[in-house]
Amino acid sequence: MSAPGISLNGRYRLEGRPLFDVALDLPGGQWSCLLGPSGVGKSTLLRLILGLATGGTFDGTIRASDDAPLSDRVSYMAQSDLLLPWLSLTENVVLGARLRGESPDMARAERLIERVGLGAHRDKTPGALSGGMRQRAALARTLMEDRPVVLLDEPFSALDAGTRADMQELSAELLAGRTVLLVTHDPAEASRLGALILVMSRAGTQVWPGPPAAPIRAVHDPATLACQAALLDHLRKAAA
Ligand SMILES: Nc1ncnc2c1ncn2[C@@H]1O[C@H](COP(=O)(O)OP(=O)(O)OP(=O)(O)O)[C@@H](O)[C@H]1O
Repeated sequence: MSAPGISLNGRYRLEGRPLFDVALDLPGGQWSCLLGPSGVGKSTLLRLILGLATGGTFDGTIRASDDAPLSDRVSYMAQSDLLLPWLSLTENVVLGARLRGESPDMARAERLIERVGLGAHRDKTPGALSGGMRQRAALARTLMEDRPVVLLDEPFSALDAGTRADMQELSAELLAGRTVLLVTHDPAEASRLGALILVMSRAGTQVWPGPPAAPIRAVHDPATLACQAALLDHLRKAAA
């Protein structure tokens, strides 16, 4: 599976006023992590790549490095889990295949459900799951799609610290070689996962110097901890 790079260039306007300018090259086959204050336009950027409606207008270009259309090569995990309340966890995980009229690989779905730690809950409906469990179900559904480009909007935000580290490691393993854009508010997460770390502000998007080791980085790696602290300082100053 070849995972293209993605370049974005242009200006996004909301209600006629510029919200952000973007000039970005996301490397193919690697993780890019995007941070920035609430409301700056991170989720909007993901929706632009997906070709979904945003409520504003984008003047510019979004293209894959191989110049082929992106729309059928992307899987997306939104901030809200978007699980269908009347379906079991397993049926939610295989929903994409069902909607396309394909017969899902049930064995793969079961393996993914086990890997996200929900094997004992596979027959439950979303209403019987905690927020963190629902988020892991949505992660399993996204991983099930097996696409070369994966857009993740705060995918680990509802998880306890230990489970979050586990799910970061699982996602890094299963999405190795894909082009991943992860939106996060967590400097530690960006420092562990990002081959490219990006900080978005109204003035533009800045490349943040990441730790020298390749991701995924160990939680105790000194350069990763230093990057996390410097990023947090920067984000706090920017918000002040
Ligand atoms: N469908 C929409 N119609 C109109 N405005 C919208 C729509 N969706 C988002 N917005 C506005 O666009 C701006 C950017 O929103 P967006 O969700 O992209 O920010 P964000 O950086 O992802 O924020 P957060 O970190 O809080 O998730 C905000 O001012 C928001 O109110």
